[in-house]
Amino acid sequence: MAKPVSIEVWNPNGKYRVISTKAMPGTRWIRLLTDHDCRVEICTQKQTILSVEDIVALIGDKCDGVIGQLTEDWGEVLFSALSKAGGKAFSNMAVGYNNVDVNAATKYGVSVGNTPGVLTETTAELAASLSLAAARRIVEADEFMRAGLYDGWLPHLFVGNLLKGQTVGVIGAGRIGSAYARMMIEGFKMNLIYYDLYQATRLEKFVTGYGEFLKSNGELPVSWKRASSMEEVLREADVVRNLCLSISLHPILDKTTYHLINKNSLAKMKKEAILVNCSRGPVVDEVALVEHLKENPMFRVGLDVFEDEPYMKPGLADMKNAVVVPHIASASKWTREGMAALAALNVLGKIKGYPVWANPNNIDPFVNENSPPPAACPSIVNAKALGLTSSKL
Ligand SMILES: NC(=O)C1=CN([C@@H]2O[C@H](COP(=O)(O)OP(=O)(O)OC[C@H]3O[C@@H](n4cnc5c(N)ncnc54)[C@H](O)[C@@H]3O)[C@@H](O)[C@H]2O)C=CC1
Ligand SMILES: O=C(O)C(=O)CO
Repeated sequence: MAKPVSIEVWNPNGKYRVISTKAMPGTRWIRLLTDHDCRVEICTQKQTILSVEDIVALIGDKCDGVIGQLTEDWGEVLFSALSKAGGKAFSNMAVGYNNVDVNAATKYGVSVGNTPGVLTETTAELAASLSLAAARRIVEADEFMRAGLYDGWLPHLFVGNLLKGQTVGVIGAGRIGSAYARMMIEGFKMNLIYYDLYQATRLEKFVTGYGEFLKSNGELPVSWKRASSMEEVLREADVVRNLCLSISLHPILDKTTYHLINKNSLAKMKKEAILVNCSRGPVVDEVALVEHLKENPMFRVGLDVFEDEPYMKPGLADMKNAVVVPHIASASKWTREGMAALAALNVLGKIKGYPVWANPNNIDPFVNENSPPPAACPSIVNAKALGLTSSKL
């Protein structure tokens, strides 16, 4: 028998019982639910990562929907428990849903929501921050200063890399990868090489237009190239004798991207390159990465995500050429409140039988605090498999 799990309750007499496995930022998401006759129960348990047993206990005998977190293992056991409790709605408070067995959810008739769009720019900004921090050795320099080691300007002190005019490589040029690419191109006049399964037409058009603008200003234009494989992005540096300085990873995590960056791919990268990962930890073989960092002191990484979160592989914490932050890429107030609202609306929409929003790339109407959200589920990843109707709004 699992221990009872502590909760906080809003609108105790609400007809629909909705659980959130964590407290989430802001109160708009709670209001959106309580205004629609939901009793909201928020888990207040102290431990950061809830076990499957804890969540089964939270679900109990009657539960209409759950908002869960990316740290939780949403598979057969939980979807079966939710379905037995009468629940048909689940939403991750995240755009990534590699922690969710979508087939199991579909089997039990449970919709799986996620929170795209609202975190695109915030996540891209953190990837850009890590690129800069790694290129200019900001964390190392900060530690040096605080340790009282600075005794005067020196020509060789913390010399790093200039980004301007170099090439940025993006693996996974979807929403976040494209936003990151634009920041680096517009901000630092970098050329782009990207690899994705699909053509990033809007991104290509942007780079072409920006290149023309720079040219008309008498400046060197920027260029883009779509690589036919990830290896081509890594190799590009040697081919054009142009330093492919910074490579940022933004694909989803699935079996095609697991350990995409491994011993072999690291060996193909320039010794002075920068690698940034704001996608999911297992996209990089972290053991191989630690070895590579040891052998190549000028190779630098900026990591927001780790293979076995919350842990780092042995040796990583000691590497001066690694900047590490605890999975905070989407951590701006606006974004986190928006993610909470989208997750709540995914669950509410399914409970109410609303259709699914037709364009998950434009979720603005759901995060606008000044007007009521559309009567639709913002983003349901198994909508098609469940035969849910699409919103005409
Ligand atoms: N560190 C953090 O806090 C955050 C991490 N993420 C991660 O970023 C991921 C991407 O998010 P979005 O850009 O919104 O998703 P998206 O779906 O717009 O972009 C993902 C891109 O990856 C591409 N892709 C899929 N398989 C690939 C492969 N084998 N090789 C190369 N590209 C491949 C897809 O075609 C797509 O363009 C999420 O799935 C999530 O795991 C997202 C937000 C915050
Ligand atoms: O949304 C996601 O996928 C995250 O990793 C957290 O924002």
